Formats: sequence, C-alpha cells, structure tokens
Amino acid sequence: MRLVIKYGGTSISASKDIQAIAKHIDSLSKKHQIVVVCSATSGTTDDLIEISESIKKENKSKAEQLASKITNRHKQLAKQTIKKSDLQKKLLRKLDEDFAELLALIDGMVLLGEVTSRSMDYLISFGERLSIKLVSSAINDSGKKSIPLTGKEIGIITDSNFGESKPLMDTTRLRVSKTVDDLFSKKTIPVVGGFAGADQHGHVTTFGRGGSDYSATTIGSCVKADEIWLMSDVDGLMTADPKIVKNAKLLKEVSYIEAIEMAMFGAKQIHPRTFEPLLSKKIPMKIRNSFNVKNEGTLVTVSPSASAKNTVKCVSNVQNNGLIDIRGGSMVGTPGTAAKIFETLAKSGINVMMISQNPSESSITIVVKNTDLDKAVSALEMELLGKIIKKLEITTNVAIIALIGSGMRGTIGVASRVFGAIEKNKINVSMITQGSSELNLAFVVKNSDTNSAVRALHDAFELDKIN
Ligand SMILES: Nc1ncnc2c1ncn2[C@@H]1O[C@H](COP(=O)(O)OP(=O)(O)O)[C@@H](O)[C@H]1O
Ligand SMILES: N[C@@H](CC(=O)OP(=O)(O)O)C(=O)O
Repeated sequence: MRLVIKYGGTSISASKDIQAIAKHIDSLSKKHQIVVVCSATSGTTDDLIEISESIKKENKSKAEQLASKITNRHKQLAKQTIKKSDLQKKLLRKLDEDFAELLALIDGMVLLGEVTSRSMDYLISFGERLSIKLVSSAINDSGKKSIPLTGKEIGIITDSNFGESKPLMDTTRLRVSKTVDDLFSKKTIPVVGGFAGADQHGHVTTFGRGGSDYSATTIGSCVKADEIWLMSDVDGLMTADPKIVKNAKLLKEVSYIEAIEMAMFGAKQIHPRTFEPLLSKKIPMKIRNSFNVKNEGTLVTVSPSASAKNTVKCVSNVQNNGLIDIRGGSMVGTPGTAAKIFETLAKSGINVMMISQNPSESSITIVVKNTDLDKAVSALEMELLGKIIKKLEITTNVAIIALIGSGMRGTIGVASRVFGAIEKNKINVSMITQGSSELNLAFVVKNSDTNSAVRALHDAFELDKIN
C-alpha cells in the first residue's frame, strides 16, 4: 500500500514520541511505501508569529530571543532523540544553519521595517523546516534511509496568495510524483514539511493555520496514495472535544461531507480545504492517535457503511469569534445589499463563518473570527456605513456551537431538543442557522457558555451511547 502519514505538532514534541514514530514508520515501511508529512512542533508556529509581532514593534532583541528559544528547543530534542553520534552532530549542524538563516531573515525584516505577507510566509515556514530534520534523522537513527524535504523541495507549487495559498495541482502532481517515485526507487522515506509550498517564482507560500493536513492530502492525491492517515493526540474524530466532554466517544466512520462540516466547525482543527484533493480520487482517510496506534481511529470515506448513519454525530465548537449585526432601513427590499456587504468583506480577505438575515431584511448578522473583527468592521464602516448601512452592532468573544450529522436530514424534532436542552441550562442564544443540506444546526453563545452548551447537547442526544 502507498500511505501518506501526517504527524501534527502534538505528536512530535517529545523525544520519546519522535523515537516511537521512527520505530512505527520503520515497521510499516517493511510492507508499505510511505511519505511522512510533519507539522511544526507544538508552539513553534505561534512563536514565529510572535517574532513577526516583535519585528512590527521594532523590538529586535525580543525577536532574536524567540528565535534562539525555538532553536534551543529543537537542539535539545535532537540531543535527546538521536543516539548515533555522527547523525546527531550532522543534525545539530543543520539546525544551526537554519538558525543563522532565521537570524538573517529577522535582520532583513527589521532593516526594511516591514512585515509583508511574503516575508511572513517565509518566516512562519521555519517550524516545519526544523521538525522534518528531527523526524527524518530519527528514522535514519532507526536504520532506515530517509531525507527531509520542505514543501517547496518536494515540488508543491502554489499561487502567490501568501498566507492562504492553493496548490496548482497539475504542476504539483508532475513534480511531486516524480520526486517521490525517485525516492521510493532508492528505498528512501521522504519526510515532508507540511503547511507550505512555493509559488512559481520560488517564494515560500503557506496554506494558512493547520495547513499541514492540506499538504498531506495534496501529496496523497499526487502520489495516488491508497490511504492518508492524520496522526494527532486523540483516537480520532470524537462526538465532542474530549477536553470538554469526558465521556466523548470515538466515531468509527464518517463521510467526507460530515468531516468537512466538523472541520469547519472546529472539531479537531482540520484545515477546511483538507478534503478538496480527495474528492475526485475518493482516497480514504484515517484520523488516528500517534500515541495509540493499536486503535484504528476514524475512517473518513465517501459513503460510510449503513451502521454509521446516526442522526447526530458530533457537537463541535469554535470559540473566539466576533458577531456583527449589520442594520439599516434602506436594506429592506433593496436588491444587491447582501452582495455589497459580502463583496466588501471578501475584498478585505475576511472569511465569514456564519450568516443569517432577518426575514424583514432590516438586518444581516455575520460571525467572523475575533482576529478578523477589526478588519471586517473597518471595511464595512469605510465602504458602506451611511450608505446602505445605518448601524453596526458588535459583540466580541462569542462561540459557535454546531450539531453535525447527515442523518439529521428530514428528522423531526432536532431543533426542539437542542433548544430545550439549552434553555434548561439558562444559556442565551444570539443567532441560529441551519445549512439547507440539514447537515448541521449551528448557534452562537458567549465564549464562557461553550462548555456547558456542548455538554448539554452531548447529553441531550445521548452521544455517549453512539455505536
Ligand atoms: N470532535 C473532536 N474530535 C477529536 N478531537 C477534537 C474534537 N474537537 C476538538 N478536538 C481537539 O483537537 C485536538 C487535535 O487537533 P490539533 O491541535 O490540530 O492536533 P495536531 O496539532 O496534532 O494536528 C485534540 O487534542 C482535541 O482536543
Ligand atoms: N504548523 C502549522 C501547520 C499545522 O498544520 O499545524 P498542526 O498540524 O500542529 O495543527 C500551524 O501551526 O498552523
């Protein structure tokens, strides 16, 4: 079998875990051809983002401190993980080279006094550059041939939409399949950095946060993988975030469409575009626990078996959003109002997570990430306030709670059970939507009500008894 196995940051942040992964890959590679995809180690991408914040504030020494913190963390892991001294020395040398390049980049960005989206992508791609060297070296240490490759090096070519790029699939397919076939013919296991590729001019681009899942499915589709495994710190997709609901159950099988809904509504932070490369090829995906490989995890396929068709499968949540209530008398019956609003938001690169329109057409309510709120409000204020919009009302720190499952379609009484349970817990709901596909029912509460809302719904739908 051809397998693409992606390890999230949580799986590769301790030396004993990296060693266990190397051992697992070693034993799997006896039977299968494997491409490994790695995220950055936990916290590294956040630290790199903090470096960019320090550069913006012209605090060069803070940026350099963070860079050495990142490098030391990886050097420490290298010393603890790699036993063969020649391999360890070579790895430490390579990490030092990356550190020197990172410092030079910080220098350049400070000198120019600006953080462009292009330099930002280059900066935040360093996490994966470091982690692939560690993991590949650990596989070497276990006696197998392996090389680390960045997304650019394996041949992922994207558009130049820095921060949210998309692979140009035809070029990418040609390059990635050639690189991987060559390596397979030399019995070498590629360890590829997720999250990033390069545009046609060779500039590093990233896919957006959580983008390593997308790298794995892109590569999987290019090399005609038989299966793609996403390895994390949980047994698979669960009926709710296990950090909130202690008796959350593992879902053995879900459909692509259900998994997409779960990804969009925050159940495990899967990148929303993860499934795009799989849809035409219909490659099965497994979501598994790298700390519990005996468990088969969740199988995601085009059409799960009949036994997996429960009404409701999962209660998910996305916290830290802002709600904007857009009001204006002249919106009533004026064709094109919604189009103008969404055009304005799209021009500013804002992703709208939820939309609802009052039936009287006098208001449209939208939910965006807290981090996009400022940008969204100023775009609406500058372009439309005083024209079609009279007033903007803003609420920060809200959470979207979503009930997901394809079996909800046409099932009577779902909404009344949801809001009955919510009312019993005295939780205030500020917005409700249901997708026309009836795959989800979503509503908005205060961030602080997230845990009680999720638990109330998990209980009301008896998701702990799911088979
Ligand atoms: N429905 C869910 N099923 C499984 N995990 C979930 C769910 N909702 C939220 N999570 C959270 O997602 C986390 C894993 O996602 P992520 O941080 O992206 O992992 P990684 O960095 O390993 O890719 C888990 O630790 C878990 O708490
Ligand atoms: N390192 C990137 C990409 C990624 O996918 O990470 P993870 O798999 O750990 O969520 C990020 O933090 O966004």
